[in-house]
Amino acid sequence: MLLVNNITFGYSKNNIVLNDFDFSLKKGEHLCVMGESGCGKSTLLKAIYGLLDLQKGEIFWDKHQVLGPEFNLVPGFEKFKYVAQHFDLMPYISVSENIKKFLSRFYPEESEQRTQELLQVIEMKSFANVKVKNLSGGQKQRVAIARALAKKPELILLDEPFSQIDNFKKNSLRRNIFSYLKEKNIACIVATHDKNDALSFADKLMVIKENHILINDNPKTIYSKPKEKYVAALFDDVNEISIDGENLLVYPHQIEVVKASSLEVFVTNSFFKGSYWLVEGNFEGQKIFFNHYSLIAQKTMVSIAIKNHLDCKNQGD
Ligand SMILES: Nc1ncnc2c1ncn2[C@@H]1O[C@H](COP(=O)(O)OP(=O)(O)OP(=O)(O)O)[C@@H](O)[C@H]1O
Repeated sequence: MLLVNNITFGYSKNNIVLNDFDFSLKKGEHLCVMGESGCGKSTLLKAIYGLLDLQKGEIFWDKHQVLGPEFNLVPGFEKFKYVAQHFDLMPYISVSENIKKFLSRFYPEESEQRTQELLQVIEMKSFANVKVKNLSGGQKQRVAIARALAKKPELILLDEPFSQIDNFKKNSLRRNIFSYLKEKNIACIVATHDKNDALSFADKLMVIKENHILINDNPKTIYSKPKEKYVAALFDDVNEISIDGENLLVYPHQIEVVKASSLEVFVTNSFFKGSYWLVEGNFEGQKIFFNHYSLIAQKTMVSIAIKNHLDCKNQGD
């Protein structure tokens, strides 16, 4: 079990990035960390891996304390692996040699089998003999993940793991990698901007705001009961609108066009989203977005109904 006990860290005394972070993670559990750019997601991953000297607090993996560079010649806790945003692979050797570098040379058969297994997970079997310098950014990112998994860490820390991978590949890779981690009971912490990492694959979601943990809970609960607009906006173009003096948070899919209602919207724009249109409009002087199955022409008046809205209460109580 990972125990992060009231840790505080800043790159300087006056610039605290992680303020009193306190949480735990069980073996095999997956945690997603989200929050606006610069909120401290990467810093948290680095602190957990043991790359930073904490100002306050302690980190434990079972009974072993994770210590920073002040206490270690080679920073980085041995039971963990960390894949940074700027992964450093060996460019002049092949993909499989990069993975094998982390496996024992004394058991060549086992090492080959493991390499093949990981190439399958990252869907790069056909690139096994290609030199890393000749790969695209997204392909390098996949090799970095495979390399980190080579020695079966007990916890893997992934910083924006799919940021350079196209949508088509991303979805199948995500399924492969996260189910592989579950199968091997490897705990995982992912720093991400992508709601899909959190909603479909994580057991827990942590949202960081202003150097604090704002929430740490089940992703489905957070999605349906976001504490505030900051949280809901991580998932969708959320509306914050006032109706009859009541302030509501509403996702665009929670609004529908109806034949008649007291809520009227003047349509200003529509954006094609593939399976639906995102319609922008003006509702009593407030900008509003809602989903519709077809295009609605500009300057049309439509009536809307709010199917349901987000419950912002009870979160974290
Ligand atoms: N080596 C460093 N020295 C000084 N300040 C740093 C250093 N690394 C990060 N910071 C600062 O710490 C804060 C948190 O940065 P961090 O990279 O952890 O954010 P992040 O949430 O991962 O951002 P992003 O989503 O853009 O990757 C930022 O204000 C950043 O400028």
